[in-house]
Amino acid sequence: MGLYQNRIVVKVGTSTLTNEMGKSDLRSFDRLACVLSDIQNMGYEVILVSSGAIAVGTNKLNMKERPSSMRMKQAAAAVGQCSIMYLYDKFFNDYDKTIAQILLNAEDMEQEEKKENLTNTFNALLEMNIIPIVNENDSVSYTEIESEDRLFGDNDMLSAVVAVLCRAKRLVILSDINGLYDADPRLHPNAKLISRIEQIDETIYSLAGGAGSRRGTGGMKTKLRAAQLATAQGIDTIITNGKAPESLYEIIKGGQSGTLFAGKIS
Ligand SMILES: Nc1ncnc2c1ncn2[C@@H]1O[C@H](COP(=O)(O)OP(=O)(O)O)[C@@H](O)[C@H]1O
Ligand SMILES: N[C@@H](CCC(=O)OP(=O)(O)O)C(=O)O
Repeated sequence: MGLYQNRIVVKVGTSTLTNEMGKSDLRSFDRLACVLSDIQNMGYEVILVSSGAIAVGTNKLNMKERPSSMRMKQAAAAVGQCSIMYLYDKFFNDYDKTIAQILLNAEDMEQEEKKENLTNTFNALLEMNIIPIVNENDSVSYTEIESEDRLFGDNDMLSAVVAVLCRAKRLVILSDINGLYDADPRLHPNAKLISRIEQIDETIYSLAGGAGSRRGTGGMKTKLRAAQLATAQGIDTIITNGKAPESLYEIIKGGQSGTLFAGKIS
């Protein structure tokens, strides 16, 4: 079965949605909602995978830093998830859009029946021009928050799983950096942006370091794993900067922005 040519999954990371103080970056929420709404008006089907629950919850609970215990992280996620959905609802509403929340666990992907139900839900929402907003169900699951041996890994991986499930043409990962460089630019200021990658092999993995901020979690490694999963199913995957979501206008037309990992034609 082929891909839906007009279907796009966009993943946005914590570092784009929060500022240095750990508070919600309202302008980022607003610009993202505006561009995604506009793209939907142009006839595209849009699914958003959004991180940020733990960071926003941590801030709302006046905790000085991201909690270390599992139960407090899960509590922070429960609080923060409400806050981020409130913000999305508010901003998308300004652009006359309806959103829906889908919270997932790795187990939801393991049974065929559950997968089918989930696909039906996504398709039903998209048919009604609703924008599904997905996050891992952090309060009942610990795979993403803690475990090393995990299916989703983090929301980068979750976004690839969703793109595959929904047979999207493109997956766009919005990060706090312009794309994949030949070294971590925070440690190597002369690092160069790589615009296109055909094959994700060990050499490419060796370029990728960990998270760049206290708020981000996966760094480039998890983004490469996500790109590997999606491109293997023919899905073009793009890593680009979430501070300029307007680049999505170019991306949907097949234009260049950030790093493109070319989907493999099977
Ligand atoms: N080769 C690389 N190219 C670009 N960024 C890299 C590289 N290696 C490590 N990084 C780091 O990955 C970070 C992005 O991942 P992360 O902090 O998890 O953000 P997000 O919240 O967007 O997922 C960048 O800010 C950067 O410091
Ligand atoms: N589910 C977590 C997201 C964890 C995560 O993957 O974060 P990020 O590296 O910023 O995409 C949350 O909402 O806080």
